Amino acid sequence: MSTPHENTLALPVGTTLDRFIMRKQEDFPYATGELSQLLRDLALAAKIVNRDVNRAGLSSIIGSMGQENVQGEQQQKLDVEANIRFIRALTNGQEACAVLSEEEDDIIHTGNCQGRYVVAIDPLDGSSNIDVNVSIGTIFSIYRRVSPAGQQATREDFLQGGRAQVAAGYILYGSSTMMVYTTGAGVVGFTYENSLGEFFLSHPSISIPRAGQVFSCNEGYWFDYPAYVREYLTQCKRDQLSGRYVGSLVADYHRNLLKGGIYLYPPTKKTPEGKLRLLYEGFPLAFLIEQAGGLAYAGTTPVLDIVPTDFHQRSPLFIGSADQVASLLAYAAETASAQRGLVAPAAEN
Ligand SMILES: O=P(O)(O)OC[C@H]1O[C@](O)(COP(=O)(O)O)[C@@H](O)[C@@H]1O
Ligand SMILES: [Mg+2]
Ligand SMILES: [Mg+2]
Repeated sequence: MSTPHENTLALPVGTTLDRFIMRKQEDFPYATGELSQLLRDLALAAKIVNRDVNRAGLSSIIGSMGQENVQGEQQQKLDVEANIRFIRALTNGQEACAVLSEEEDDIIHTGNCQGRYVVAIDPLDGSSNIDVNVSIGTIFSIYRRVSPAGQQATREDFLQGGRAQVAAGYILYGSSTMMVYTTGAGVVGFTYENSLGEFFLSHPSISIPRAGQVFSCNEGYWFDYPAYVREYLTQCKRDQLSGRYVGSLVADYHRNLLKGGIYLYPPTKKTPEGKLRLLYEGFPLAFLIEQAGGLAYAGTTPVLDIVPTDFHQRSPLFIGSADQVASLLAYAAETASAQRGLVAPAAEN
């Protein structure tokens, strides 16, 4: 008998996202269909945002709002627009009882108190790239609520930790638009066909190569990086790996996922906890990478093992091909043991 994962893998390239989701649900006889519908709601909002992104250069949607979001970052008009589109789609659906967005301080209650899921979302990732027509994205993460149905969602619904995610994914508005997601049984990718208005299965089973030829980080912060990160990157350069950094997390991540590579956002003086946010950047991408056979670490802790205490909590992120992340961790361990070696004799005196 085939496993559910095998059944869905058997669906041919070109299957529509809707049909794929429906078939996947049939593999689980007791599934209620709510998670499937939630994924469809997200895909619908993605189509609308894709349209907005595509015509951004011709419309008044481009440019800054002239205000900061809750993180103290300059909000772009498209950040606000995408935020509205996704929250509206999740509110119109019946499945999500609450949404946590990068653009909002607190939880948004959708009014669907019977909804069994909560969604954390970065509606527009890489928004500094909008004005210059460079790839941007959306990142989402889904949890089954722990608060009782019929009531409003609570903080605890969102602060369950990375391992509690039931689904996660992203949309890349790139040279073509793609939706990539996992429900914990591998990673699948769909490519959008503009004229038909449909996502079609294009990547039935994504796995990341064990090692790649790329490192991705903002080298402008080189002098702020921990010594072990600089040592690791120096070795990457000695080995003549390619440096690739778009500056949109989704785009950098997607390239490395398909081709192999490591993405690093270490702590810096400017952002001592790291810059990226756990709930709607680190966790979903870490869930996907583990499902694709790679690794994701926040310093020396697996990202998914973290249980956050704040909605917008930040964390360092080292993510990508398993061998490359393991090699970085070896540099970290070496530094730690060298430091212990220095400290121990002094303590004994
Ligand atoms: O400019 P930096 O410090 O390299 O930061 C780039 C990173 O920050 C982010 O832009 C943060 O995402 P938002 O655009 O959603 O705020 C990532 O997409 C990107 O990888
Ligand atoms: Mg982001
Ligand atoms: Mg964003």
